Amino acid sequence: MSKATKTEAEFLALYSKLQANFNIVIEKSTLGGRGLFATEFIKKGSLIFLNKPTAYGPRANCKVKKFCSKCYKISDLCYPCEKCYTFVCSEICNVSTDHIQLCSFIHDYWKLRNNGENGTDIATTLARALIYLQFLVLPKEQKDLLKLFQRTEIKAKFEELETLQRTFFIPEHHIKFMNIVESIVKINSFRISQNLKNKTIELRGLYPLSAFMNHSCIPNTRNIFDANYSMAVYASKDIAKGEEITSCYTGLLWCSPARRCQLYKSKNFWCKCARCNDKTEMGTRLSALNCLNKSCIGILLPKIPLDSQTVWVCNICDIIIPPKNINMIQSILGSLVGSLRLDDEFQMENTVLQRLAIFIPYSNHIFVDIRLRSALKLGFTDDVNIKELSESRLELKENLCRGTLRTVAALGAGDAHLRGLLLYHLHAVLAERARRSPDLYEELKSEIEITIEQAYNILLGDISAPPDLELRRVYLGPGCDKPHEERFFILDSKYNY
Ligand SMILES: C[S@@+](CC[C@H](N)C(=O)[O-])C[C@H]1O[C@@H](n2cnc3c(N)ncnc32)[C@H](O)[C@@H]1O
Repeated sequence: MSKATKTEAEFLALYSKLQANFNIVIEKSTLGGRGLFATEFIKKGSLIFLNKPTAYGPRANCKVKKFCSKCYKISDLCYPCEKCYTFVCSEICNVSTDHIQLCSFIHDYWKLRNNGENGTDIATTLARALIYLQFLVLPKEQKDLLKLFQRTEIKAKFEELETLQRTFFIPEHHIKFMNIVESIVKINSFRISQNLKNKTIELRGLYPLSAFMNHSCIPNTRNIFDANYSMAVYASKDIAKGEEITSCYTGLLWCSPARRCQLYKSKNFWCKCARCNDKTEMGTRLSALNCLNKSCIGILLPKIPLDSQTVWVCNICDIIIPPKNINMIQSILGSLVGSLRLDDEFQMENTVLQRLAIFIPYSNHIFVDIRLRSALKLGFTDDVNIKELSESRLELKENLCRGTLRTVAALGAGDAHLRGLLLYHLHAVLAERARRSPDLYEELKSEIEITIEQAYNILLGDISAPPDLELRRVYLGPGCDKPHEERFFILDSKYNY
């Protein structure tokens, strides 16, 4: 690891002035390009740094057509602004400083090609390009900082820009700038977690400091987004002095072939981390397939996990399967998963699940994902509240939470965001059992308290955290001296979602 350039150091100095206890540097990384490194030991759970988005907007290929260009809420009430045609959902958004700035920019610099074009169509075109517009209206100093970020070649069609150009005459230097922005946003932006209460579109943002974090399939941080879309990066594990600070660019529970393929397609690199290099993925066997030999109960795993064209081998009968057959199985699995209806996913008698079970063992990431989604969904839908779950469903939810927590722990993912969410749901099951059978409370008390306390510490401040997280901690967490009936008030109250 060698020293960062002067500009990067200056950039970091600017940030450290904004924030106390700054204990990171930008250095060359053995993983790729530059990365962030700890200048001192960082304890698990500590806040490492905060950063505001330079700009944020809809994720690529956003399918939603009508959303407000100011607050990003999806609403049928959205109407095209009379001056610039971007959608706004209310007069408040229409007169906001952000909208006025954007509005003047479009009105002053971009001319419509066809004055007869429908306002809603123009608004839809502009909506998809909002992140690029936000970059265009940045002050010069912030635009200058963009040169610090790594860029990638734009291989796919840049549809948002092409559609914009069919609608507006756009100055050449704006087109050039939007191409630069796209090449930066593609590899440096972060998906912003959603506020469950607000119906906002899926967003991504460029976070200037977070953009220097390299990827690890077992990261040592978690990201927390607040209501203003600021991003806080916390240590999900103890981080040694000099250690690289990493984030996970994919789903934590995806199997290695899926993660590696996604990283290659979206971020242009093949990951070579310890997890990717271990065919069992720390014993979790997330990518395992059933042996194709019908009389064998073994599993297939890649022979050379870092080679995307490797053969797969059975751990019992040693049968060797070429990559093209594996790819075929993966695509059958993809279409089976695509036809799976979420409502039925808890039932093993479901025919799709039965067909999946022909190809994959229980440990495969597809089953892990189904179990995870089921764990989070059971008793937390508009139709069925946890209080209405049958005993067997409650038990199923508990087992699903515990099983998925074991997988997260086996991966060595520490206090990942997902662990916080699963602990919250495990807590909800245990508290519900105690509510139903008060005699059980003493037996369950310590786990009820520990699970909510840990979930609270992990998820606190996150825009997507369960809304009753804090209240549950107050009433059911450690140190509560409320009488038994009052402790369970929260489970009967309107706050329970
Ligand atoms: C968000 S940037 C991270 C900062 C970047 N290294 C830099 O110098 O600006 C993402 C890019 O960093 C590189 N990268 C990140 N994690 C990596 C890893 N684990 N292995 C190889 N390259 C990685 C890839 O080029 C990727 O497209």
